[in-house]
Amino acid sequence: MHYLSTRGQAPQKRFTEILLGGLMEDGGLAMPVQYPTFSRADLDAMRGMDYRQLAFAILSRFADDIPADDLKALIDRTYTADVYRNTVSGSDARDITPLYTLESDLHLLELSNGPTLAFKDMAMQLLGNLFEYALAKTGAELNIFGATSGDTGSSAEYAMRGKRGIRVFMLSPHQKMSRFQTAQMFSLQDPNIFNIAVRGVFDDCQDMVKAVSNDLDFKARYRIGTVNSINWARVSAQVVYYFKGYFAATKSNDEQVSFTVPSGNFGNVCAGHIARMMGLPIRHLVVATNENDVLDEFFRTGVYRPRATAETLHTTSPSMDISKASNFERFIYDLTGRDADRVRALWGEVDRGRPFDLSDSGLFGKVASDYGFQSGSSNHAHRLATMRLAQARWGRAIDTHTADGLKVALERREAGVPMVVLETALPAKFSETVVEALGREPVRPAGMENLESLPQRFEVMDADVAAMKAFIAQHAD
Ligand SMILES: Cc1ncc(COP(=O)(O)O)c(C=O)c1O
Ligand SMILES: N[C@@H](CCOP(=O)(O)O)C(=O)O
Repeated sequence: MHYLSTRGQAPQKRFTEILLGGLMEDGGLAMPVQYPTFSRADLDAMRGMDYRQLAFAILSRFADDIPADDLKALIDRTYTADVYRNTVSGSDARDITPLYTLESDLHLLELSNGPTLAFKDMAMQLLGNLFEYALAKTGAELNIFGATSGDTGSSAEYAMRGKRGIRVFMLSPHQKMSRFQTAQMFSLQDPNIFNIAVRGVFDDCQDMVKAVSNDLDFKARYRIGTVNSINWARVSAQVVYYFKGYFAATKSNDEQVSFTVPSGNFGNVCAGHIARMMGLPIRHLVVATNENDVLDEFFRTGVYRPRATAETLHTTSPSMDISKASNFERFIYDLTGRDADRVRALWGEVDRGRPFDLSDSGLFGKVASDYGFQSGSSNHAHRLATMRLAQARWGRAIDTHTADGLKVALERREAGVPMVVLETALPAKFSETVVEALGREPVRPAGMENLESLPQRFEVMDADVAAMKAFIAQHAD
């Protein structure tokens, strides 16, 4: 499989190159030249596969420059009950992503039982093993430069800590993550981990990651890679659990399923879009936002209007406090019929802080009719009410992001169509709001009881690209 850029001005690459390189040379995102597809007969064969078998069936189509036996070994080592063991619902960890049924045709797909209690671990644990494998082949080193609103950072740091030849420089919005998220990252003392709290919001952090990656000399000199969903390998590994969730929620491949996805950077739901393009019978992909409703606004109106730092709200689902959704570019690339010139022009506007409007273009109608997208948004009051509802009606404590998803799913579900809500984090990460909603502390997996009292190591910096480069240069060699 070869990969091209959404902006059409970078040479094609293979999977291992984009794994280590992240952003394409023209500032665009990597996309497969075409999506591999699964026929009905393929789906019939896949039904009944376990997570590892499904992951291999799917990822071997994308990572075909890795010898099949090696890829299989990496997958088998990653997706084990020992890695994804933090289930607090009593589900069977051997399922890796257990489906938890709330009531008939309403399910949670548990994605947060990995080491850092968020869905990021589903792809990040594999990414850590893939990086190690690819770097061992050449003896090269990699400096990961990433941005987090709370979960990607800790997931990446736990996946990369102690890995030879890898350093992690992780930007996060200063004082805007939950206490647990902050402690989970900043308490790591490993010498290859650098946490930088940026005076700004997540989008400022992500903009700096892109700016540094777009300096091709610097990128090559310091071997900069990324773990954000900018990286195709991240997104493609997330495709797997849509297949797993689909098979778990249905009895036959004649059925359709809808997924509701708590969304911010559009990486998770982009993986759902890819699964649908590969032939998975998905009826609707429902994008659920919090008060930072840029994506909901687009799916309702056709206007994509990224917000500035001052307009981005600090909410109680802080990991979704995102106003510039990186992966949205991948979807618009498909929506425009893979018109890279048009994408380049549209993101030219976005990069200048300006909106674009597809409402009159003839394309907007296709968003729902051809691609199955729907949306909705949630706020703090909805979040609390939904967390209380989930506890009272189904005996299930959920986190604030999953609550945003469930709130929208309840509005969008259709009779006879299973609705699967992606559970993107465990409540333990957001105990302040869980206590507000339920009046009690959430359950914490063993070993995480005293996280917040551990000593913390981090730098505080301004959102200044030159200063970031200097910091990396100082610590990268
Ligand atoms: C807990 C949680 N839920 C939802 C999201 C939104 O996912 P995405 O950015 O892939 O849209 C994130 C961050 O990515 C998250 O950490
Ligand atoms: N919500 C994320 C933000 C980064 O998203 P990513 O999927 O592009 O890594 C976080 O928790 O850090």
